[in-house]
Amino acid sequence: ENKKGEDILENVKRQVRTGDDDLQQQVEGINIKIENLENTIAMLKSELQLAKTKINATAYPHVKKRNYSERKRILVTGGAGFVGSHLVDALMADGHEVTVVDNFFTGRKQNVVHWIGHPNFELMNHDIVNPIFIEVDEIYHLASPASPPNYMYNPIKTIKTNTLGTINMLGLAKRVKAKMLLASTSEVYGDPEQHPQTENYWGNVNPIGPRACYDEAKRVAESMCYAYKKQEALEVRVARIFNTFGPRMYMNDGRVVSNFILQCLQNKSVTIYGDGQQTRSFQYVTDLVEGLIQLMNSNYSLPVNLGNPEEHSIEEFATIIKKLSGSSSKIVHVKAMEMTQGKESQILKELD
Ligand SMILES: O=c1ccn([C@@H]2O[C@H](COP(=O)(O)OP(=O)(O)O[C@H]3OC[C@@H](O)[C@H](O)[C@H]3O)[C@@H](O)[C@H]2O)c(=O)[nH]1
Repeated sequence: ENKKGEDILENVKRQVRTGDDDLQQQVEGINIKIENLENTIAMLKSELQLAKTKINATAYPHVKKRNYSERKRILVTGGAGFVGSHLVDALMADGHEVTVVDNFFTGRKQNVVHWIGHPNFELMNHDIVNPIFIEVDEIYHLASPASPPNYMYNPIKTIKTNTLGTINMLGLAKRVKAKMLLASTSEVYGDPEQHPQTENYWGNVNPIGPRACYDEAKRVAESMCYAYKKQEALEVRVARIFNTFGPRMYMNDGRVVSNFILQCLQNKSVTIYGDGQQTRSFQYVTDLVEGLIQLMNSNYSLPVNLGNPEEHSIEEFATIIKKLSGSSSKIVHVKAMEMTQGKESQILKELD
């Protein structure tokens, strides 16, 4: 009986041991599966992260779809600048291929950063004082410092950019048979004796005044455009741009709009240069861009003024900004060396 009992016990023990082993194997199998699943989850998580990064990196502003034959290849010199970058936005949105050439003297990469990597966009760090060889259908030639303190900072460089730079762009336009638009300036009228200035007014510029590096260089740039038009049958457009303001204008730009707004916001003195009776008109940057594109697409090749027809005296403008910003700033009249040209210098001398 005892022997039988021991055999049964032994048998049961064997079965339990086998059961344990099976169970052990099953548990191990499950553990391996869990580990595999965990690896798969980790892999999926990192793939998801990568996809999210890619989506964010390619979240470009909307671009119109155009087929190859409708898409123009457009060069914008100074395309990383204040006006240039808004022009780039409009041309890109319209579905064209845009190449920006900028030496980043006053331009900023930040102004066009939202296009970097887009297949229709290219950014080149290049100074147009040196020639460039690319293939384009249109050239918007905007490269030049435009704010008086900036263009007077290095007058020789300003002259080179607007003369050598313009010749290089005209040479490029001639080689590839591109249409070229020159961003000229209201400053070609100098200290005007005619108000408002029509395009057939020849201006009143002091060739050796402090603004001459800009005024005269832009005047010769215009002359070059028409020489190339006459001699080489080049299609040219000349926009005489008046004082412009808007987003991406630098706080320290030095022009009157940003100066007055900043001074009012900081409750600092609003600095009117001279007696403040000099007048200006101010246009919003996207209006200007619309004008530039329309001019390029038109068949009109003589110079065109682009600005706001409504003029204000600088004094009046200071009062408007002060009121709108609710500032407690004082409005003061100061003498600014860099503004001393023509009638303004006359006024400043009188104030002395
Ligand atoms: O703080 C300031 C700044 C400027 N001003 C005055 O405000 C007037 C406008 O001066 P801005 O510096 O804004 O520039 P301007 O209008 O003379 O030229 C500008 O407009 C035309 C563009 O093509 C030129 O590139 C740009 O320089 C000037 O009479 C100037 O003397 C002030 O009274 N206080």
